[in-house]
Amino acid sequence: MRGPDFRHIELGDVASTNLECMDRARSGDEGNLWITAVRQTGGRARRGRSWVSEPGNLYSSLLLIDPAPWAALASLPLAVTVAVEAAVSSALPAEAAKALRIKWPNDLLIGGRKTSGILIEAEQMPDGRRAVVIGCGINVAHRPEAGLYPTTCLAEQGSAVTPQDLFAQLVVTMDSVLSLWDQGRGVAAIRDAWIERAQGIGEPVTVNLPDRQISGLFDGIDIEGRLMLALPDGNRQTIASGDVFFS
Ligand SMILES: O=C(O)CCCC[C@@H]1SC[C@@H]2NC(=O)N[C@@H]21
Repeated sequence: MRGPDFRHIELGDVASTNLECMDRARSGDEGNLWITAVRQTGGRARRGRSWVSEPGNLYSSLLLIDPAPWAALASLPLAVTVAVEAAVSSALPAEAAKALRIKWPNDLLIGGRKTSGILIEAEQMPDGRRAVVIGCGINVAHRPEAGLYPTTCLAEQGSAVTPQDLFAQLVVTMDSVLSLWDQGRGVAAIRDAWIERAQGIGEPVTVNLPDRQISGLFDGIDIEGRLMLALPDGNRQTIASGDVFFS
C-alpha cells in the first residue's frame, strides 16, 4: 500500500467500519488508519439510514486525526468524492467509465444508478483532538436496493475488480487527492475536478429537504460544496444537505 504513514486493519464481520475507526480514536489511536471489513452488520449511511453490507462489496473507513482546521473540513467531502471517483473509474471498462458521474453531494452514479456512497463523521475527543472518519461503501459484486435511488454494481458494469484490488487503488487515489486538497488550501482545484465529473449541472433538479421539496436548476456548488439552486423566481438558494433527484 502506498502512503508510508497509513496502516490497514482488515476485519471480517463488524457492525460498521466507521464505528470501528471512531472507537479506536476514542481509545487514543493516532489516525492515518484504514479499516476494511468483509461484512457490516450495522452499516451506516447518510441521514441516519442503513447501508446493506453483504460480502462481495467494499466497506472501508479512513481515520484521520486533526486533518485540517475545523472550518476547512467543509470541503473535505468534495476531495473524498473525487478520490473515490478516480478509484472506481480506474476499475471500469472504458464505456462504463464514461458514464460515471458524481451526484451531489458525494454519491457515484453509473448511467444514473448509484454505485457508491460516502459517510464522513467527525467527533471532538475529550483531549481536544478531532477525529474524522471517512467511510466509503462501493458496490462491487452486488447492488442492494437503497430505497431512494436505483443502484448498480461494478460487476454489472463489466468490471472484474475485487474489493481488495479496488481498496488498493482507493488508498492511492485518496492519498494523492488529500495531498492536493492540502488541508483545504487546494479546495479550488478540488472543486473544479468535482464539477468536471458532476451529474446534471444546469439541469432541472428537485431537492428533498427535511421539511419540504424545492425545485430549480442545478447551478453548481460553492467553495464549501453546498449545492446552488437557481430558482424560477430568479433567486438563488444554497443547500447544505438534502436528497437530489434529476427530472
Ligand atoms: O450513501 C450513503 O448514504 C453513505 C454510505 C456509506 C457506507 C459506508 S460502508 C463503509 C463505512 N461504514 C459505514 O458504516 N458506512 C460507510
